[in-house]
Amino acid sequence: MLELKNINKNYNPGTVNELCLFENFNLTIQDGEFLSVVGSNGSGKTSMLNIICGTIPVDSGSILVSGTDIVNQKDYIRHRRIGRVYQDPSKGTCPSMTILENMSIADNKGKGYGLGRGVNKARAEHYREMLRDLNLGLENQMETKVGSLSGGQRQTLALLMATMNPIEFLILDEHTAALDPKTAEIIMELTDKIVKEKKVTTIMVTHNLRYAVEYGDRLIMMHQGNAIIDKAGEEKAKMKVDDILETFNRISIECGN
Ligand SMILES: Nc1ncnc2c1ncn2[C@@H]1O[C@H](COP(=O)(O)OP(=O)(O)OP(=O)(O)O)[C@@H](O)[C@H]1O
Repeated sequence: MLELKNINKNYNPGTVNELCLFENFNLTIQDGEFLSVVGSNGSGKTSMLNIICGTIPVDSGSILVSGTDIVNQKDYIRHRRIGRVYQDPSKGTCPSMTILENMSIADNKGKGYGLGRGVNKARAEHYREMLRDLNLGLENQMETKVGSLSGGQRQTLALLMATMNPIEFLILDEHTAALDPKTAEIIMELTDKIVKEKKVTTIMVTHNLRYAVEYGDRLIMMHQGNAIIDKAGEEKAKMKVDDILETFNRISIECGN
C-alpha cells in the first residue's frame, strides 16, 4: 500500500511567486491498483508523481510504502522499485545507444552490476523475444540506435524498459500525450496488458479522458492540489467522459476561467 499522508508542499516560499500547492494532501493507493489521474493544467498531477518518486522534496508529511516512511529516502534508492514513463518519448531511453544496449542497461537497473555486465547470447535472445511480442519489428533492429526510432517505437521501448524488471510502482506521466491516436491506442493496450500481467501498482496521469475512464480501476481528478473526484470499483466502471467534463466545466466557472 502506498500512502501519502498530510503532504504539504510550497513552491518558492517567501517570494512573490510562492505557491502553496499541497496542504495536508492525503491519498492511499492499494497494492495492484491502477489509478488514473486527470485534472486541469497546474492542478498538481506531475508534482504528486515527483513527490512519490522523490524528485522534489516535501515540506512535511509522510510517504508510506507498506507502512514504512520513505519520505527521506533518496530518489535513486526509490527508483529501484519504480518504473517511470514520461510524456516525451526521448526520456527514459538513451538515443546514442542501440536498442540492445538500452535494454541491457534497463535490465541491470538496481542489480549493482554497474555498466560492467555485458550482454551474452542468452540475454540478447531474451530481449529479442520481448521485442517480438510487441509486433513492431524491433526484434530485427537490435543494433539500431534508439535515436533513429520513431516516437511511438521509442515510447514502446521506454515502457518495456521501465517494466522489464520487477517493480512495485509504475508511474505514467502523460505517456501517450505525444503520440498519434493509433500509436497511443497501441501503447495503452500494451500498458494495460503489462499492468494486468505484472499486477503492478500503477498511477497514470493523462489528459485523455477516454483512457482515464476506460483503463484502470480507480480515477481521481485533481484540482488545486486536491483530489476532488475519487471513484473506484462499480462507481468508476459506470463513469463516462461526460461526467468528468461536467466537473471540469463547473470548476472552471467557479474559478472564473
Ligand atoms: N519546480 C517547480 N517550481 C515552482 N513551481 C512549480 C514547480 N513545479 C510545478 N510548479 C507549479 O506547481 C503547479 C502544479 O504544477 P504541476 O506540473 O504539478 O501541474 P500538472 O497538474 O501536472 O499540470 P499539467 O497538466 O500542465 O502538466 C503549477 O502552478 C506549477 O507552475
